[in-house]
Amino acid sequence: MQKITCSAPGKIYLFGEHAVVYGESAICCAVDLRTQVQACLSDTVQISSVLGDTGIDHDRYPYVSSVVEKMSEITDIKGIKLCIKSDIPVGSGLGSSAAVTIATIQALNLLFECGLGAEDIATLGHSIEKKIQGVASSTDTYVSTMGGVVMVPLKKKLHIIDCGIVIGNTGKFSSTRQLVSNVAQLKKNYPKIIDPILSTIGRISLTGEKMVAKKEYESIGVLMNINQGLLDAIGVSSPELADLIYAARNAGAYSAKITGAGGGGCMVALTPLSEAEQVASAITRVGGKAIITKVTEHGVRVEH
Ligand SMILES: Nc1ncnc2c1ncn2[C@@H]1O[C@H](COP(=O)(O)OP(=O)(O)OP(=O)(O)O)[C@@H](O)[C@H]1O
Ligand SMILES: C[C@@](O)(CCO)CC(=O)[O-]
Ligand SMILES: [Mg+2]
Repeated sequence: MQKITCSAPGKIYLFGEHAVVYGESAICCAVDLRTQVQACLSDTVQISSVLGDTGIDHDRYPYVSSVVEKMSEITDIKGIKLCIKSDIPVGSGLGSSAAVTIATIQALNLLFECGLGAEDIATLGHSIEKKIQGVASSTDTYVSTMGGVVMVPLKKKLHIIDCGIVIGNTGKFSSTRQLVSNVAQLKKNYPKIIDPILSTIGRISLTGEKMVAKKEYESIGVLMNINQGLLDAIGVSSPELADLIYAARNAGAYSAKITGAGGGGCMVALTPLSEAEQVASAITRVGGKAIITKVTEHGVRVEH
């Protein structure tokens, strides 16, 4: 085989971002936004995307470059040309780093017949994110590998969410590493205040699991909105996110909250299927870029 193309999905959190970094439970959904990586045998290492054409470049392509170097420890990669295309907004809380990492791992895994299974891919992807971000839970890379709705750290597949899902992008770049570091500092300065907040977020996830199983979207929405209040308390919301969140709620969403690191990036709303367009319009009216999407069962996969 000379060439292969793999893709991996982005994700949204129902509950649990930031708390999951400290071992609390979270529920995360793979969504139908994908990053595609084509890998072709070559004489040199070439990485190409809208970010530009380079070789190994830890400034422009930290995740992809780290994957190539890590996979080179497993198999002999004399040269590889990687072409990346993506419909996942970058630095926006939708797991773009995890998706590009997982898709690149799987493309090289299959092209060089390394024999890595899904768990190996997710674990390797998590190690790459931790190496680059300093601190990272396994959530984003696990969900991007497996697809569907997943409770972490249990790594338990849950029922599919089949109500409307509307993402609102503030268009403000948010660095996961920076936001995670900010929460860590707050936790260090006020452990008796922040620790109970993080464990309450974990309890929200455990409570929400039963509602996901029963498709009780209004109850899920109540818990998501409480989770949002706690994310605000640990300092990861922003005026732009708040504008989109309240516009969505006022337009009939079951819920609206930050998804991912916060500080900018995206919020997510769960809506009745019939209200998705109306909620998307409300988000657009207050300056957000709305994306109507749905949960995907397809984790990392071969495209051709
Ligand atoms: N399509 C892509 N091609 C190359 N690199 C990408 C691509 N998408 C994301 N990245 C890398 O991932 C980085 C963004 O990762 P980061 O974790 O900060 O945000 P995110 O993954 O989009 O959001 P979150 O982690 O909160 O879900 C980019 O700066 C870039 O280095
Ligand atoms: C903020 C965080 O919980 C989610 C980022 O998408 C960080 C992580 O879990 O690695
Ligand atoms: Mg990321």
